Amino acid sequence: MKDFTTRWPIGAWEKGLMTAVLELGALFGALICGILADRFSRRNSIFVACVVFCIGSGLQCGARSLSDLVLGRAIGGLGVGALSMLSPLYMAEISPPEVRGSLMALEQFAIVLGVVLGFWTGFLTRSIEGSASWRIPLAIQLGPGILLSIGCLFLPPSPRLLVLHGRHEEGLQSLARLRLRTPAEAETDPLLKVELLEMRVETALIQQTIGIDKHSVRSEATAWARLFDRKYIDRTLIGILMMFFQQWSGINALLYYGPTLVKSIGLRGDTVTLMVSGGIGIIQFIAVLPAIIYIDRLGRKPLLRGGSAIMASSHVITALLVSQFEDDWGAHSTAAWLAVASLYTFTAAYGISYGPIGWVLPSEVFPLSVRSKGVSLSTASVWVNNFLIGLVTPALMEISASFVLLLISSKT
Ligand SMILES: O[C@H]1[C@H](O)[C@@H](O)[C@H](O)[C@@H](O)[C@H]1O
Repeated sequence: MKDFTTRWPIGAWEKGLMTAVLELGALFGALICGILADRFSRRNSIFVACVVFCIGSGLQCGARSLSDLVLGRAIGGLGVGALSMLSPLYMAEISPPEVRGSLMALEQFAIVLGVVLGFWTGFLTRSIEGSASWRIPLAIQLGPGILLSIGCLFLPPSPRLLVLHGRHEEGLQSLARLRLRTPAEAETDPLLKVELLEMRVETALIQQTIGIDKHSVRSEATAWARLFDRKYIDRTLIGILMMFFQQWSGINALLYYGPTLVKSIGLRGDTVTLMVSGGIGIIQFIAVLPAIIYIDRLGRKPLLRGGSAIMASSHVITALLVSQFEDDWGAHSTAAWLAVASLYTFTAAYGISYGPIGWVLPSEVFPLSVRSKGVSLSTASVWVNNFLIGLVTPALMEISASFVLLLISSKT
C-alpha cells in the first residue's frame, strides 16, 4: 500500500484516530438502535443500517482526502454498530430454541469470515500499483452490504415484535414462514399455536407489569433504567461483562497488533509477520465450526469454562517464553515458534468459546420486554472495550509484551 502511505503519510495519532472513529461510530450505532429497534420492524432497521454502512464504505473507497476517509469510517461505523446489535437480536427472535445457539453462532462465523477475507484481500492487493491497492479492499465491503440490503426485502418480520405490537395474525403467518409451514398449515399446526401462545403470554405479562412503551422521553428513560432493576440487573451484567471479557481476552490486540507482537517474539520479515496474523484469522474461522455444532449440545457454560482455562494457560506460556527469551530470540527459534503455537492455541480456544458465545448469550438472556435495550447495551460494551484496547495496547506493548500477555491472561 505504498500509494496510501505516500499520499497520506500519517503518524501514530492519525492511525489511532482512523481506528477509533469506526469504533466510536459503532458504539453510537448500537446505542441508537436500542432506542429505535422496537419502533420499526427489525427488517426495516437492518435495511437502514445497511444503507448507512454502504454510504460509509462508498465514502472510504472514493476518498480524496484523509478527512473523507475518517468521515467514511465514522459513518460506516454507525452501520456496523447498528448491524452488530440488530442481527443477533433478530436471529434470537426468529430461531427455534433447540438450535438457537448454533444459528446464532453463525454470526461469529460471518464475522471471522469477514476478518479472513479482509486480511487476505489487503495482503494480496498491497503491491498493486496506485490507489487500487487500498481502494479495492475498501470497495469489497460494499458487496456484503448491498447483498444484505437486498436480502432484507425477503426477511420475514420478527413474529415476537408483531405479537408485542398486537398484530397476532401477522405474527402467526410470519412464524409459519419461518418454520416452513404453508399459510393453511399455520391455522392448524399445534406446534405453531403453542409457540404463538408462548409469545402472547410473554406480551401479556409485559403489558401487565410494565405497560407498552409510549415513546415519550420519560418512558424511554424508564425503559433503560429497567435494565438496572433488581429483577434484570444480573442479566444486564451478564450481557455487558460477557462482551467485556470477550474483548479483554486479547483477540483484537492480537489482530490489530499481531505483527508488532510477533516481531517481539523475534520473527522477522513482512511476509512471515502477515502470515502469522493472517493465520490467527484462519484459526478463528476453523474453530467456530465445532462451536456451531456443539454449542446447543454441550451448552454455553462448559465451552466458556474450558475456553477460559486454555486461553489463560496459553497466554501465561507465551508471556513466560517472551520474558525468558526476548533478548535473544535468534538463538532460541524453537522457543519463538512455541510462542506462536501458544498464540494459535489461545485463538482456537477463543474461537470455540468466547468468540461465538459472546454474540449468542446477550441476545438470549433478556426477556422480550427489555431485550432490544439489553442487547444494545451489551453490544455497546463490545465497542467501548474494543476502542479501549486499541487505545492502550500500543503503549502497553512498548512497556512490555509479556506484561500485556499476563494482564490479559488474568482476565481470561
Ligand atoms: O467475536 C468477534 C471476533 O472474534 C473478531 O475477530 C473480533 O474482532 C471481534 O471483536 C469479536 O467480537
